[in-house]
Amino acid sequence: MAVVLNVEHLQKSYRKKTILKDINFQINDSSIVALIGANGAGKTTLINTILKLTPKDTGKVQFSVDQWKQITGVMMQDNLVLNRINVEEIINLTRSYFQDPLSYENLIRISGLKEVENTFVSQLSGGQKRRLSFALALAGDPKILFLDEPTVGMDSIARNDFWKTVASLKQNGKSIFITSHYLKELENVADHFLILQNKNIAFDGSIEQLRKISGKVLVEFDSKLSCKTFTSFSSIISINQTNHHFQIITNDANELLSKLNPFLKAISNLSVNQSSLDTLLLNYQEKNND
Ligand SMILES: Nc1ncnc2c1ncn2[C@@H]1O[C@H](COP(=O)(O)OP(=O)(O)OP(=O)(O)O)[C@@H](O)[C@H]1O
Repeated sequence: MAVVLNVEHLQKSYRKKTILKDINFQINDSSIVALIGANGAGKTTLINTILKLTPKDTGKVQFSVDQWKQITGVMMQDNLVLNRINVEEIINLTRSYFQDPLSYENLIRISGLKEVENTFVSQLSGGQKRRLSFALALAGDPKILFLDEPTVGMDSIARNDFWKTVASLKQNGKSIFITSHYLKELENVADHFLILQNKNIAFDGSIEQLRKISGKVLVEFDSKLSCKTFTSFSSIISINQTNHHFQIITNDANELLSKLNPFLKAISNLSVNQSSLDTLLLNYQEKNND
């Protein structure tokens, strides 16, 4: 795997107020990295600083090539406000900036905006503007794509198409750096998570690693075995028995399931309910709050 972006000791403040203290992380090719954190944590500021839309105080931001603008695509939270330019014109104008752009036909297909290609950008609906912003971000066939709250305002069909496109971009070796408060959507697509908290990257890893740190798993089953059979197992947080129904909360589902394995013949209706990314983030934030 090759590193496409390296960020070291990045610091950013707005008028003496420190927003980002000491940010360090890397992005590899063929990966989807999700930046998550509370409102105001500094996610947009981090993207803006990486892309030099706002100056950093100190630190290093290094892309894999010097001509970094040619390999980056950007979809920020704010949509374009342009009055006298239509969809086709803005797509082609953006394409003209790049050495090796995607074709217009490809971009209009990805955005699903063929029917409104002659409409002024200012007359598009909110969701159509988001789709157009996505097409513009892809215009240069970027190696690394920055997406800040991309699906806000999109309907469910557009969202579905959007995530499918993102997943296929990754398959083609692209890297996607994404922020979103729709954690359920991120949970399905991202393979790496960065939690921005207390002005730093407080967590950098996979969802499995996050589960180990702050996850609780509910394992339920029916059994006529005695409760004592299970109470000695390690990694159990609590155990609740109602008649022959057991509810066990653990922080290590694999460990618990391997302990249950010898008893499987005496167990039925086994289910394992992992914490959602929402819950994992909340647990993590509570534990690590300053
Ligand atoms: N141009 C600016 N001048 C001064 N302060 C700013 C500016 N932009 C952002 N801030 C402040 O920086 C902090 C981080 O804001 P930022 O928009 O980066 O957070 P965020 O994590 O993207 O939030 P959200 O999830 O709500 O989009 C906030 O306290 C915000 O008020």
